[in-house]
Amino acid sequence: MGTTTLSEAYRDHPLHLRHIIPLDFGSTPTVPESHVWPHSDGFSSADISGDLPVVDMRDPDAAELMGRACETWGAFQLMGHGIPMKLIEEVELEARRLFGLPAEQKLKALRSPGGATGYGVARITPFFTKYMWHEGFTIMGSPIDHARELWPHGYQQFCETMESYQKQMKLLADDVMRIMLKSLNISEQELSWLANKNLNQYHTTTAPCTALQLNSYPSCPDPNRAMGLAPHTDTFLLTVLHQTAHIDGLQISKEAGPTGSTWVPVRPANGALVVNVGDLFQILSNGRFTSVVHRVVVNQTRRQRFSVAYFYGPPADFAVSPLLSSGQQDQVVVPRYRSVTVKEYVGIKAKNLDKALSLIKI
Ligand SMILES: C=C1C[C@]23C[C@@]1(O)CC[C@H]2[C@@]12CCC[C@@](C)(C(=O)O1)[C@H]2[C@@H]3C(=O)O
Ligand SMILES: O=C(O)CCC(=O)C(=O)O
Ligand SMILES: [Fe+2]
Repeated sequence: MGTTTLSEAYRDHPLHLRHIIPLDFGSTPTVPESHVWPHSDGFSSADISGDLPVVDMRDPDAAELMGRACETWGAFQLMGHGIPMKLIEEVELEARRLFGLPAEQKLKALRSPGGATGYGVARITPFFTKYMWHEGFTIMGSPIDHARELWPHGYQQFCETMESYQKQMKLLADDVMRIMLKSLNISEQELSWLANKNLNQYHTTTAPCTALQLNSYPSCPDPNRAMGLAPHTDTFLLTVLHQTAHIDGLQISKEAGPTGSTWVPVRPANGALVVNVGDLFQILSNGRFTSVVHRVVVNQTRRQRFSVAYFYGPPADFAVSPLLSSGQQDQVVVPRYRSVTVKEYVGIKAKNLDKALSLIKI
């Protein structure tokens, strides 16, 4: 699964334990100062330019619709994806079981300072002065080692469900990737790891880098003062996200003309998965697709919210650079980004967060 080399990139940027251990949300009756966010906009959002586009994968115009959505929004809601609802529900149930464990049990599966997987706060935490109302669990490949620490006897169901979901997500992300390339008029042959299906199944060096992130936003005593997940862009090519039905929280940043940008809510739509463009796709598309800035606000209903994010990128040693569309082969097209390997970019992002993309701009 290309996990070894990606883990190396994180090992070079170890975190301090205070940037890994989540608050014991279950025994916290008020929001402590450490978790109170200043918010000039009151975390408000506006439906400025309508809702996020919905694209059905089976639509003959899917490529064009996805392309337009990725250019203008950097995201879309995906229907007709073929992932069984039952599997999605099982994943959410397992996430609920995990985050519902007592704090001391969850800490047995704590991510290590130089590690990539396990229980802990979001990786972006050190870049902010306040902590988020969030706890996460990161999986790359088999989660068996950490699952055993959580449930010495009952870990099997969790592992089977997460592995099965990752398999299905990988196939889906491969397909979405192909459609998105088609919308840019780029041949999939440009990406050897995507074009050569048989190669990438078993070889870690040619397999895409993938990760599954379970997110929990516990019920909050004062939702107006806390932040679920601070504004960020995702690092890899694309992210496929499932969010708990009926619980709002996810917002994306959208340019609103001369007045600047505004936050647009992405409400959970029945049966849909959210796909968003990450930094590496912005590079690959030479800036045509936007790596969308998004955040999660704590919902007002005081119900715990969960989300499941599948991150999909090229193999860790693959050099990502802007690709030309077939119509541009004879033209002089100026690349706006230099070539960067996935591993190298993960390192740049670990040190610079939102400055990372501008640092590789030509
Ligand atoms: C593969 C990954 C993407 C991610 C870092 C990670 O190693 C696993 C966690 C992911 C996540 C989830 C919450 C938001 C985010 C920015 C973070 O802090 O951890 C993303 C990371 C990312 O896209 O860079
Ligand atoms: O919880 C959500 O809706 C978004 C999660 C997210 O942005 C992430 O995991 O990168
Ligand atoms: Fe994200």
